[in-house]
Amino acid sequence: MSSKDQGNEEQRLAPIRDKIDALDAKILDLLTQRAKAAQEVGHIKGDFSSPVFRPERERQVIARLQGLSKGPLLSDGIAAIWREVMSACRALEARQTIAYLGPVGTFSEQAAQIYFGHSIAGLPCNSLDEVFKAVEKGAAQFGVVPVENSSEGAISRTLDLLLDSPMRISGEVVLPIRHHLLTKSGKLDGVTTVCAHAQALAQCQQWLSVHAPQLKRQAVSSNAEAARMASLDPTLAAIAGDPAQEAYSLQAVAAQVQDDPHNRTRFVVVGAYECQPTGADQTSLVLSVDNQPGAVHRLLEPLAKHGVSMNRFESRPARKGAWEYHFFIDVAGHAEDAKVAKALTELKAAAAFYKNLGSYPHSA
Ligand SMILES: O=C(O)C(=O)C[C@]1(C(=O)O)C=C[C@@H](O)C=C1
Repeated sequence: MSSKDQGNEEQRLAPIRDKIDALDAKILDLLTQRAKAAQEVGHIKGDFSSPVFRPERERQVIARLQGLSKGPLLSDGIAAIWREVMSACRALEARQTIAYLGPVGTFSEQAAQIYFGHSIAGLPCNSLDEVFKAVEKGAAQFGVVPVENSSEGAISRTLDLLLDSPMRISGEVVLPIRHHLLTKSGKLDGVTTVCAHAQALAQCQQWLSVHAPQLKRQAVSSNAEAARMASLDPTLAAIAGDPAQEAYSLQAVAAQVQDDPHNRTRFVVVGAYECQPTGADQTSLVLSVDNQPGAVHRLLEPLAKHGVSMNRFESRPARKGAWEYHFFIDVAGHAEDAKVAKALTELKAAAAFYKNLGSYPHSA
């Protein structure tokens, strides 16, 4: 740009930037008032020893503002802004500690930040088991764990832990999973091995076979751990996403190397909290039936009878030695919604084993 153009641009931008500065000062003043109101809410909750984080209320706040908005802000933008506003206000009431599968830079950490905003204390754990333990013993208020991937299916360890844990599901986050092939230099010279979590290696196997067949594949505990290793060893490449690339200052040899461009992982939020109905909920159940012909069909009849739709059906061996299965089922609606309540009462009566993992706002 010529210096004359630069001068003209400056001249036209200056008054609008003054306007933005004045608006920002007003927004800050309003946000300060909002933060003080949240502190008052926090004191009342303190008097009743009740939980600080109320996902139903946060959802309601965002939905109302999305409805009020006449544009040009997009609904996603409104949600992202107010999620952070409420995260910051919530932290003034009491900063929530959130356990997730570490180290820093994992998709689990990203899911936690998308769900709770950035004003949280993150507690990276070495395994999914440790995430559950941290929440059960009160070291964290909530944990965020992956439950299924659109390419690779269920995360079986999470299902087993959900089955055994007293913790409840109080939310879900669906994250697009974009994997990159990363090295320290951004090149493959001298690189012999590509490291990643086994799931990520599986999600990129076709790409690797075509574009980097010479690389040995090594499964490690997480993609972020792979990124950490690649940041220290020039013979290693990692498959990992944006958060790990940033956390370990790696360069992309190739971006978006997952075989399925729509690859997504669903995470659930676990804790002691029981969500109230919002009108757009989902309920997660674990069931089993006696091994008899037609038993599964009979088990699910109450759902059809009461018009409750099933969003997911997953079976997992019951690990008792016999050919028995646990069925992980997500149904639309909250357990307190009238028709869901009726269907669940009948389901429970028909099942050999029944556990309600929780009702929570459904993420479309
Ligand atoms: O309404 C509440 O219960 C609040 O604590 C306020 C607030 C908010 O900032 O709007 C903050 C935290 C809760 O998770 C929900 C909402």
